[in-house]
Amino acid sequence: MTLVAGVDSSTQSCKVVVRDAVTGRLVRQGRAAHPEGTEVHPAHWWAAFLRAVEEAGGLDDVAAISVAGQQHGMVCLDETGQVVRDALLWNDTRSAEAAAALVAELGGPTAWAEAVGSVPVASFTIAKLRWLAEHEPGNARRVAAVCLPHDWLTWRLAGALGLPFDAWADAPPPPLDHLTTDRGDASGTGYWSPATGAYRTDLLKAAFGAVPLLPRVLGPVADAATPDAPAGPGADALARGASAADLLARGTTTAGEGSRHGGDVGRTRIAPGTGDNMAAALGVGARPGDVVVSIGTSGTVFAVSDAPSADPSGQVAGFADATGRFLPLVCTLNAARVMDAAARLTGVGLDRLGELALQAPAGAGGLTLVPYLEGERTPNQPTATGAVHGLTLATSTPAHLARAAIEGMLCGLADGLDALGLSPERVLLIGGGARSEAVRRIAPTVFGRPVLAPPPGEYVADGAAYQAAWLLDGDVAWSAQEAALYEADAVPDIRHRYAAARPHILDRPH
Ligand SMILES: Nc1ncnc2c1ncn2[C@@H]1O[C@H](COP(=O)(O)OP(=O)(O)O)[C@@H](O)[C@H]1O
Ligand SMILES: O=C(CO)[C@@H](O)[C@H](O)COP(=O)(O)O
Repeated sequence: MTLVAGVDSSTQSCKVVVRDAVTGRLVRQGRAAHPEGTEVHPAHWWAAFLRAVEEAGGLDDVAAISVAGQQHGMVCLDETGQVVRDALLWNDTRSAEAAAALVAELGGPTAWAEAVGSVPVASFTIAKLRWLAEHEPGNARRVAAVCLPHDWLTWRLAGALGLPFDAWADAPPPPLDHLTTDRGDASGTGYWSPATGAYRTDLLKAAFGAVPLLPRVLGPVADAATPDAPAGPGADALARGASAADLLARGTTTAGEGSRHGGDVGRTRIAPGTGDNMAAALGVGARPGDVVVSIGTSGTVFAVSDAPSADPSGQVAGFADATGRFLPLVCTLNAARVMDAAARLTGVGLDRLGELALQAPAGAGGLTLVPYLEGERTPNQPTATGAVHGLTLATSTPAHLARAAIEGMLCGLADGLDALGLSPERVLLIGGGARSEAVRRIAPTVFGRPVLAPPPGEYVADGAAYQAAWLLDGDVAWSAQEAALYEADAVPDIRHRYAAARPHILDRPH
């Protein structure tokens, strides 16, 4: 049996799955927590990755691996490959003013949407680099290379793979020019254009005052450890004229024992990896006509598209995907952790929170929670706080609060669905928050349409594992998991009251 591994280095934890390259069957898995906070030293990701790999039984028998990671995080390296400062994560909002300044300097949001498909907000790497240049000029001067979380982990992995596992923790960093990335993650920087497939170093220079070394952007089936070498069957199929997206859509399985291409037996190959949302699209088998709603630390709503997008309103980020297509995406800062907060407020665990929510009536008797607990990205209100409206004696119960928290969080995502402007054939619900039965049952009342919930799983890590299998064989296809259908009557009043409550929030105290 040929095995592949997929990694999800996301905000709260690192997850590793090991799957059968041919059938996709889950063989082993592991997980390790990341530290709290919106700035994290990348060494913590490496340590969590090593713990998760150990829990997953190691990589000795794995033929290929791929790393997906939280998007946008700014990882700055000096000329020796050492990290210059803690990485600023996608949900760190200190760069909000820098983002607004960049938008104004280029002539407004339309110019950005046309240049790179997205209008930068605090999350985007380019805004973080501007913040660094302005607030930490000493650190900025030391920056020799800039990359993203998945780029950094892939690079460290490529440097460690030849060593015994117990030497990985201290494996020296490879040369900077070995850094690689992919279209999907590059599209979240604000200095790479999904439409042209090229870096916009002019925008980076204008934002940061310099152009550090940037990772090489690999195609969907390259080997990140040897990007110049022929990439094997996946790439061969591409060379025969199939687009990467065609290969995935075709879905024929011809991989098998011995299908690893000649000369590579014994060496673990490294697929390009991608951003976590791009990997989730692969892992859940999203196809045109689908909208995926992911309830993780972030809330994301995205679709696979054949054409690049450019939304000057800034709500929809015009990302690239991991196959050669595009991934228009709306992201909120407040998703699963709204339920974590509601569980703390009501003094119960997450399972009990869900039970409470289902005891309250749809609409929570008019109790409406605006969930901007970390500020918000869509809408762009980085200094906002959350609010609860509609308190009466009758709605002052844990059950009403539990329901209002879930409904408020889902209203933010419903606004994202509207912003995408699609009439989806299927809405797929994934992410840690979708493990909640209450979320799955309440979602159709808020979205006004049925939702499909694939079995709880690690779809980001699965998508990365799929990429790894694809590197070994261009025609790999894993059968999609049966999804459960959740239907309920729409309750439009939930969104009406939410829309009325949304503007009535306070800013964070200084
Ligand atoms: N049964 C559940 N009900 C509600 N929330 C859950 C449940 N299980 C996990 N979560 C939440 O999911 C979140 C983690 O989701 P995940 O998709 O792994 O996040 P990320 O990938 O951003 O690290 C946590 O905030 C956790 O509390
Ligand atoms: O910033 C975005 C998308 O643009 C986030 O979706 C991050 O990619 C973090 O993802 P999770 O850790 O919540 O999965």
